[in-house]
Amino acid sequence: MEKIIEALKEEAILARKRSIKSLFNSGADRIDLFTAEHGSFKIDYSKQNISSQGWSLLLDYYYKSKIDHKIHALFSGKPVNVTENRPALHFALRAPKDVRSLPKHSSIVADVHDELEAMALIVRKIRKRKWRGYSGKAITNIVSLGVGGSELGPLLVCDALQEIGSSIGDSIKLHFVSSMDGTQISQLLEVLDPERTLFIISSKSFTTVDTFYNVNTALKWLTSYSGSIELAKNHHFIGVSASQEKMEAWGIRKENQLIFWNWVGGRFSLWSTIGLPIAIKYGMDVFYELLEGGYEMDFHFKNSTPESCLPTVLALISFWNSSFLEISANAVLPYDGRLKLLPNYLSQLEMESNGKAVSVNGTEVRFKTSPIIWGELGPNAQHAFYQLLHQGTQDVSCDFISTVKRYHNGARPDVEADFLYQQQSLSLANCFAQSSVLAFGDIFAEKEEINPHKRYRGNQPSTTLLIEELTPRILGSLIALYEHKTYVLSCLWDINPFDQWGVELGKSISEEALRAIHEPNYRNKFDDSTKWLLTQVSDWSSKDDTNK
Ligand SMILES: O=P(O)(O)OC[C@H]1O[C@H](O)[C@H](O)[C@@H](O)[C@@H]1O
Repeated sequence: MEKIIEALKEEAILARKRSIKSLFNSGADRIDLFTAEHGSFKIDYSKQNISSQGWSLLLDYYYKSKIDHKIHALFSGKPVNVTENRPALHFALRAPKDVRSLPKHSSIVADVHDELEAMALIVRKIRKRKWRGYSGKAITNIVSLGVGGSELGPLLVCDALQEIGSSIGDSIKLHFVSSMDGTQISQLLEVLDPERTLFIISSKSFTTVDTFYNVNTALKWLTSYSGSIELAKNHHFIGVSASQEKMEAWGIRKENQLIFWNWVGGRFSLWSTIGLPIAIKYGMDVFYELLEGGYEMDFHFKNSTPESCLPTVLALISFWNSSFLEISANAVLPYDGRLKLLPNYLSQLEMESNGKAVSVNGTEVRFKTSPIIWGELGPNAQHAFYQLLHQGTQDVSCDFISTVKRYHNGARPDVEADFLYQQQSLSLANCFAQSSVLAFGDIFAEKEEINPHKRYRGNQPSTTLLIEELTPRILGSLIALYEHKTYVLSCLWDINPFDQWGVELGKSISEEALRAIHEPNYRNKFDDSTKWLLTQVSDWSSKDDTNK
């Protein structure tokens, strides 16, 4: 193993000295070597700064690390979440009813489908306008209250599938509220009708303060109109959680409770009942298509050699860029507006999973782990931060993601479709042009540019992921593709991707700080900077009081 790592380090030294352009002149058929495809996905990673020798070394490292054993451990329900001593069975959420692949957890798939049927009952009741508020009126607005993994997945899917047309149309509007500061909920409550508003409390733990501050504000608002907390809770709240006891204790009616399980990580939970907003907006059939797409990608992941396995290919590239070329930023750049929330979703999926410095056995990690995953809708980002990508000093690896088939499915009147298709072609052309200029820099310039301000650095590595078209099924496969990429990366870095201990301390300190905002004596326990900040808050608020 050490030999491979040393050889990879050598390869990285060579890589830093060469241009990506030079790799295309090495005589090897780079396109043949560095493209891969499966189903509706095609990946071009030929503009990555990796030679064929480097790629074989990465594959050697993959085999020597016995990653296939770790993939087997995941799918056979072993406690791969070592620090919480749990399996990670999110893939079971998308397994067809008749699958019996988890001998140790034989009832799980049946439990999953029982809960999907319970969800279908609620979905049907809402979509058929049979869910009534405390005054008997039909619900017209649904507000999903949740944060992190309890929001980002459903939000991405609900936004991405808008073009398939939701059969509830505008009769029922869906909203998402997550931020603890109250901005989203206060703006919504100004326009919503309490008699016709239904809240979904989405929270695996059913304890997250961000969510419950929003819940309390919603409950107060509803109670002030219904005149009864009980009426408000019974008619206007659904609970989705891995904690049935906490839903019970809060007062969610049994038939309004949907559960999932501790073996589902929050950021892997959109396939569970956390996906309720998706099913309400698009119906259970679309939700099942999403699950099928995820299941299809599980099959590909489990049954492909690493060279032809799309999640593994993306993982090996990211491992190379982050751990050997030490490129600490990975920009996700969708060239399809329907995927504009994908960078946000992936930033939680990858950074909360692999933003770790301690390996599974508690020792310090050997390599730089997860890069900073960030991004924006590509065409818009061209007018925002591409300046830095093209002429800045920072190395950034980029993921260009675009769909190909669009607008010509007869869903739109021809004239419109033609214009829109031209826009799609323009977006594709920009996607390809940008990744080329990032890789090859000035070679596209008419003539040798001597003005240094107009030089293009090039040598920015990128991968382009082409998606045939965006259907619920293909979107399911896309998300599962990145979930498995994240898992393979965690195996390459020998870290546990399923815990997130790093998010806890800030939460507990914030409770102290909250008390200190209201109790000056309590501030002494804080550092001088925090003490000063706390004092500024009370100074400004007390000034307001004296001015009243
Ligand atoms: O679903 P919940 O228990 O409310 O948790 C919501 C989110 O908060 C946590 O702090 C973690 O950062 C996320 O992994 C999680 O998805």
